Amino acid sequence: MKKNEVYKTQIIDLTNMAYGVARIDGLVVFVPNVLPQEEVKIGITKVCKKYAYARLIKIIKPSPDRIEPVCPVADKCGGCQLQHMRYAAQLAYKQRLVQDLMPNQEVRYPLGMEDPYAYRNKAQFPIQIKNNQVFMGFYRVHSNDIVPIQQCAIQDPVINELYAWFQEHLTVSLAQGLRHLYIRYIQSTNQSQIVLIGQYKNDWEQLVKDCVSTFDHVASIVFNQNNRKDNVILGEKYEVLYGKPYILATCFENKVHLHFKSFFQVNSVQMEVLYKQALQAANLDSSMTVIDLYAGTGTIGMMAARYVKQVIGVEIVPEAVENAKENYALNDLYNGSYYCMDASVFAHEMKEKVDVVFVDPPRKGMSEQGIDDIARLNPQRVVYVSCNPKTLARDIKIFEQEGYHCEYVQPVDLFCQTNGIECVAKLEKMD
Ligand SMILES: C[S@@+](CC[C@H](N)C(=O)[O-])C[C@H]1O[C@@H](n2cnc3c(N)ncnc32)[C@H](O)[C@@H]1O
Repeated sequence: MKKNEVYKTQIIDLTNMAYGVARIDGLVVFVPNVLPQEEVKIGITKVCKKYAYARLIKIIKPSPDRIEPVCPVADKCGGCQLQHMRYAAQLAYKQRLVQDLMPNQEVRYPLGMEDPYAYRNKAQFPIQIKNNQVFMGFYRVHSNDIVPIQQCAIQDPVINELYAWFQEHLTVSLAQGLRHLYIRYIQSTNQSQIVLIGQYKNDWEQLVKDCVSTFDHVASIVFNQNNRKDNVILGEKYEVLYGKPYILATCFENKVHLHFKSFFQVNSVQMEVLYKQALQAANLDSSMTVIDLYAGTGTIGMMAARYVKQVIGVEIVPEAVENAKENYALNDLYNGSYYCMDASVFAHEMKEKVDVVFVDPPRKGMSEQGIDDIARLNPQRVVYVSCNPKTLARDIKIFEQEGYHCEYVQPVDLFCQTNGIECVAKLEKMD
């Protein structure tokens, strides 16, 4: 097999990255933008020892699950991998994806959205100046090239509106030094926040005034300085140009101060579906002490705080911890204490009796030592919220070795049109 060769073939499977799989001359070939059972014409783009990559040239026989993507650049932009797949089929694919990673667990059917578009409350648009022109959009898959977009089908329409406004108003001189435009919009409070991320502050006084007078929902505009050489989007230092460094969000009945450095689920509707599952799994009562590890702004902890004696929260980002403390007071909750530290170090040092532990780590999951330290605290139940089924599967196995039984895993689709999936796993101490 050689680069640029063309083949007619059948797609036999879909990987966890949503690449179609074909088998040609004993070699596995990965093809984006195709679906299982489709007959396709493909062109080879890269050949490795045991596998190859190809691009789709033509669909000869489409899958019954194929639909026309809503977005005209769906096959170029790296944001959505599944817009060409019927939503019901996306959910079935995600169920199988999670089940395949943990064949011995009861993986329930994913809870999906009624309208699986326009759900994202946060966008980070890269900005580049090329040939005296400003380019904004999303990165092309596996590249630093920007695909200019008019609007994004999975973003909240308000974010699309703000993005279009900045496309029009960010001139070459105003865009000098900028690396990203970060926009958050919270529908429940009708508040938006704009973060201009770049190497140095520019003369944005008029731009800020014009933006605020055009959109009454803009509650905060911030400059965030980032001179890093890597691809981490946010830098350390910031200066507030308008409003406060945080905006107001909600999670169920709780008000949430949300700093731009604090984590918040990108899908506000499905966030509540997910956390309701976490609450059900926790089976709380008023005598309990609960730990909220990887707590963010305290959203999960505050939900639990209404049912238990006390909540102890742990989070590593100082701004998020500050938010969490403010949020308890904001919601008249006085049974929560939050600490800014590494979750594993906290679990290692913790001495109090604990009944239920919520963990909601980043994609890399937990450390073996961290799980061992939680098990040593001997909670009756661990409710594991995860955005990465691969590390969840690994960590469930470690919890099982530590004497916990996984009752079920409930996937919740927070990332419609993409290959992402959130899960709640209920882990119960075995007698
Ligand atoms: C998936 S988010 C969950 C946040 C929160 N539970 C929520 O639902 O909004 C993971 C959180 O873990 C925090 N984090 C990352 N590494 C950590 C560590 N080693 N110790 C404590 N928190 C950490 C991140 O800052 C982030 O807020």
